[in-house]
Amino acid sequence: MRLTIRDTKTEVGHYIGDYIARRINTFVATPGHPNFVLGCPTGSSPLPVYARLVELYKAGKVSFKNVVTFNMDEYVGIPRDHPESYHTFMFKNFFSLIDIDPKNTNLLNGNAEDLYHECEAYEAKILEVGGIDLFLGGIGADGHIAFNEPGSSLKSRTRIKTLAYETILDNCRFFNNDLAAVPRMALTVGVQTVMDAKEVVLVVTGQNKALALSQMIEGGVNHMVTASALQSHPWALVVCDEDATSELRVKTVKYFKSIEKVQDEVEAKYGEVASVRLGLSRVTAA
Ligand SMILES: N[C@@H]1[C@@H](O)[C@H](O)[C@@H](COP(=O)(O)O)O[C@@H]1O
Repeated sequence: MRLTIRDTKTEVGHYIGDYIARRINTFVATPGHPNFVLGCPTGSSPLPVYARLVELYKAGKVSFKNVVTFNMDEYVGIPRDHPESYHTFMFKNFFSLIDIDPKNTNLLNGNAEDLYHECEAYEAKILEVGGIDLFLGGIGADGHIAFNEPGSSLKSRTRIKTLAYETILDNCRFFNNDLAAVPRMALTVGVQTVMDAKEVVLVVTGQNKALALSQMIEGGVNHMVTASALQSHPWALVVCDEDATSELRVKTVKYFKSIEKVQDEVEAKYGEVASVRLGLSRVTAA
């Protein structure tokens, strides 16, 4: 796992937005995998990433015509056009602002008649398009990834999940601080669904994520902090802001900053391809 630290949320958004655009632009299509497949999160943390991608699209630096998306999760039981549904979030903040074909956007339907079938069909569809190339994710204050609350199996797949009380409290801010209005259940991809992606990029910003970040990076792989599963992913990158580092050991921060410095030197000397071969996954800005 790599950790990249930037000063502000905006800089984190720029870094990841450039990174994703670069991946889309260098994607090589094959018959069984014709489109770049992007996993998408919701929440406030990815907003600067989406804003950067929209900016790059408007500047003609990236197109989403050959991109297929799969969202991480969706609430159960609120209408699709509810202002706080993840469907509304994605169209408002991203899909309606870029050139993606709406048919290429996949979101779980939290109002499906058969929720079990909905989850199974979602997994099947991911396989059908050749798997997820890059899963962008956020993290909950309790260390969850998607809606994989503490105690979720690290081998879990897309399924129905009851939300933890901490998450309901956290998400209350989006529902006029009305606790009763926050859905209690969601459909979510599993930890293993995220782990199956070729590459995972996690956006972690704000002091309220500091404890979760230190647990996922400095603690062991643990089902109580489901994002820690990424420690065993072959290609995972966490990008955080300075605020989110406040619970990390100084030594940890210095270590990851030093790796980035060495990588800059390697890239300057041998170019990006050599740096990737050496296992340094970062790519330069789009
Ligand atoms: N299901 C989502 C997660 O995918 C997201 O990572 C988390 C953090 O949201 P925020 O970025 O707003 O803190 O919120 C929800 O729980």
